[in-house]
Amino acid sequence: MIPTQGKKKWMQLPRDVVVGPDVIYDIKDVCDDLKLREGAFIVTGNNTKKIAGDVVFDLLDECGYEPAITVSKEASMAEVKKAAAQAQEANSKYLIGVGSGKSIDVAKLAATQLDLPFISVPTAASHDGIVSSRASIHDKGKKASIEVNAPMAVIADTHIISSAPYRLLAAGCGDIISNYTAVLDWELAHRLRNEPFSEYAAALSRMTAQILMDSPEAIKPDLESSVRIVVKALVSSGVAMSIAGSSRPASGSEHMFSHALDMVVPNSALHGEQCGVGTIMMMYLHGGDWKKIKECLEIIGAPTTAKELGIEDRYILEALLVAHEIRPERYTILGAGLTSEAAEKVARLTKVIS
Ligand SMILES: NC(=O)C1=CN([C@@H]2O[C@H](COP(=O)(O)OP(=O)(O)OC[C@H]3O[C@@H](n4cnc5c(N)ncnc54)[C@H](OP(=O)(O)O)[C@@H]3O)[C@@H](O)[C@H]2O)C=CC1
Ligand SMILES: O=C(CO)COP(=O)(O)O
Ligand SMILES: [Zn+2]
Repeated sequence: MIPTQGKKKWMQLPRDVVVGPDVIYDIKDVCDDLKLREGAFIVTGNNTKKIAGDVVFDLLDECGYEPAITVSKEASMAEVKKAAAQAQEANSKYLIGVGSGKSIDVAKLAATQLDLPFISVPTAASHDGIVSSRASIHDKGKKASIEVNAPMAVIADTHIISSAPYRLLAAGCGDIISNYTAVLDWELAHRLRNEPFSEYAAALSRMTAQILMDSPEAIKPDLESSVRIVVKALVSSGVAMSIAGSSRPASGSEHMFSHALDMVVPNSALHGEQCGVGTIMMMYLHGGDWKKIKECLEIIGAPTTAKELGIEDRYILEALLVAHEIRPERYTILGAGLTSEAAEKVARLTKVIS
């Protein structure tokens, strides 16, 4: 993974966080509140254009805010360049990311490059990038976690999000639960490497995961209350990253494992799903209660095995062996790397592979 960019001197948080059913229709009010009117540039995805991108376009068009729209197919630097060039061409004044992780990340980085405000309109609660001041972008065969400006506003329509495939919501839970091992890794780096540590960011991140772990049965398909719980947790997790000025409170060894999988597997699973499975194994390495993590993910209906991820066992082992190289500057329980015997042991003992 390409090293993250330098830390901001101040903490950036969204000004407006709007969560609830049909809040997509509040887009004009939110834009007005932020003094953003003409010149919206919408970045959306192939599926999410029909679900929400066109709705945002029409709402802003109706009030004369002259929106423009583009469809982004992947979270790559090429797509960021394309979106930024189109926004410039359209003389846009602000960007809106409408959709899943990739559309939001493309819009977030393009807005930062153009020094324009950005609004996040997630259509799924699948990861904490919906609110974070980070963008995960592929460039030259590698993934970079880049520091960007935080969204000025987040509009999470729980009606739209509850209609998304349940798999996406369960993946969001995996991304939240992964905060446990991320914080353990951070504490380890603080103790062994004297790495700067924020008690406040760590406590917020841990508490966010704890809320979910305490009542995993509250997360069910087709339940708007479940979506609310997950969206709020994702917002807290994003805020923890903003406080820390890095993704440290929400991304440790389990995320390195997920990023490694993205590199070694031709068709990897969802980010949050992989992070959830990574958390089971990294918790085992930390000597913690990995069974509780597994049980909680099972109750939620998130994958806990390679088979459920749709990934062959050999790729799990391959990813475990290279995960420590993903971000060498970030010290974690993986240390200088696992031996192949240790990798096989952790994957088998936790029943991730059979
Ligand atoms: N910036 C950050 O801090 C973070 C960034 N990330 C990044 O986010 C990405 C993962 O995002 P994730 O959302 O999990 O996966 P994807 O962006 O790959 O989206 C998954 C799929 O879900 C579809 N989708 C989204 N919403 C709906 C809906 N309401 N109904 C039907 N389909 C829908 C998308 O359609 P469509 O084709 O329209 O997009 C897409 O095909 C990764 O690139 C990851 O690195 C992850 C964590 C944090
Ligand atoms: O996914 C994230 C937090 O959940 C962002 O972390 P990365 O810095 O590893 O991309
Ligand atoms: Zn994540």
